[in-house]
Amino acid sequence: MSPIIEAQDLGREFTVSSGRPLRRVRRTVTAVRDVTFSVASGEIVGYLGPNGAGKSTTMKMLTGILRPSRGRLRVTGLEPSRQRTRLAGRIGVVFGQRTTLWWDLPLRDSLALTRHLYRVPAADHARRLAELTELLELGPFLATPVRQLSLGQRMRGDLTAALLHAPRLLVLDEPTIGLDVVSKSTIREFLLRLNSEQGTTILLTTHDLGDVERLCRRVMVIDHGRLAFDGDLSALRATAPSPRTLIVDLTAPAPPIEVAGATATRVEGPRQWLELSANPAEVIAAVSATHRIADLMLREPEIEDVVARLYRRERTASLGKDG
Ligand SMILES: Nc1ncnc2c1ncn2[C@@H]1O[C@H](COP(=O)(O)OP(=O)(O)OP(=O)(O)O)[C@@H](O)[C@H]1O
Repeated sequence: MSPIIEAQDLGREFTVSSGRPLRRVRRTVTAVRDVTFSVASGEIVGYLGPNGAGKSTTMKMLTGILRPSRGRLRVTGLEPSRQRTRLAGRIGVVFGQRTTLWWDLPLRDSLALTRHLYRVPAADHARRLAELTELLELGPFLATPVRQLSLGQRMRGDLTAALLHAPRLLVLDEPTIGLDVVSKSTIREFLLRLNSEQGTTILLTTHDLGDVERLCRRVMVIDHGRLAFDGDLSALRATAPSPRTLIVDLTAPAPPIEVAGATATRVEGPRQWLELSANPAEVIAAVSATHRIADLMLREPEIEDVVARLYRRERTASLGKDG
C-alpha cells in the first residue's frame, strides 16, 4: 500500500524584514530544510523538537495551509497545497491551542454543522457521532455552549469534529496541552483505540513525554529545520540517555549531597537537584539515611532534554570529526 505521507527533500523558507522603515533589512529564515520521510498507513508517529524547530511549519505544509518552497510532498496521494479541498475530506486536523468549534453554539449544533462542511451523508454522520459520543463520553455536555466547556471537554469536542468524516489521517498539534492528568489519559486511550480499531494513521506534535511514551511507536525529531532522528523511542533514549531528576528539599542548607546512584547538579539553599543513574527508591533511602528531608519531587526528562542531549552528542561527534 502506498504511504499516507511522503515527503522528499521538503523545505520551506520565510522572508522576514526588520529595522526601521526605509532601512528595512530583508533576510531569509529557513524553517524546514531537506526533510525526507514517509509514514505508512496505521502508524502513530510523534513529530518532536524544541520551540522554533519547524514542527508547525511542517504541519502546515502537510495540511495544505502553506506551500513548500522546495521538495515533493504527497499526503494520501494528494499534493496538499494544490488539492487542499480534496485533502480536507481525507484528513482530520486538531490544533490544541485553537478550536474549530462555534464558540456560541451548543457542542451538538457545532458538530452538526461539520457534517455540511465535509458533506457527510446524514446516516453516516449520525452513526459516527453516536460512536464518538460514547467513546469520548460527550453525552453530559452535548447541550453546553462551547464557550462554557472545560479545556478537556473542548478537546474531546474538537477531536470529534475532526473525525466525523472518518479521515484516514489525523494530524494533531499538541493535543494534550494544558490538560489535567485524567483528561490527558482519556485522550491518549481514545487515540490508541482509534488507531487499533479503525486503522487511523496519527501524526502528532507534542512537548509531553507522556504522550510520546503512551502513543508513539515511532518518533521523528526535528531541530533547526532538519530531521535529526527517525526511529523508536527506546532507540532515541539509547542515543541520548536523559536521566530523571530528584529534587530534594532538606530541612536546612547543606553541601552537595553525595550518595551512590546520584549526582548533585544544582544547589539552592536547602533545595538540591540530583541527576539519577539508579532507581529513585534506592537514592531516596540513601539520602534519608544521611539527611533530614522536608520534601521530594521526581522530575521526568522533558522531550527538550532528550533532544538537547541528542544535539550535544551530534555536535561533539562532528567537532571530533572536523578536528
Ligand atoms: N510566518 C512566518 N514568518 C517568518 N518566520 C516564520 C514564520 N513561521 C515560522 N517562522 C520561523 O520558522 C522557524 C520554525 O517555526 P515553527 O513554528 O515551525 O517551529 P515549531 O517547531 O512549531 O515551534 P513551537 O514548538 O514553538 O511551536 C522559526 O524560526 C520561526 O520563527
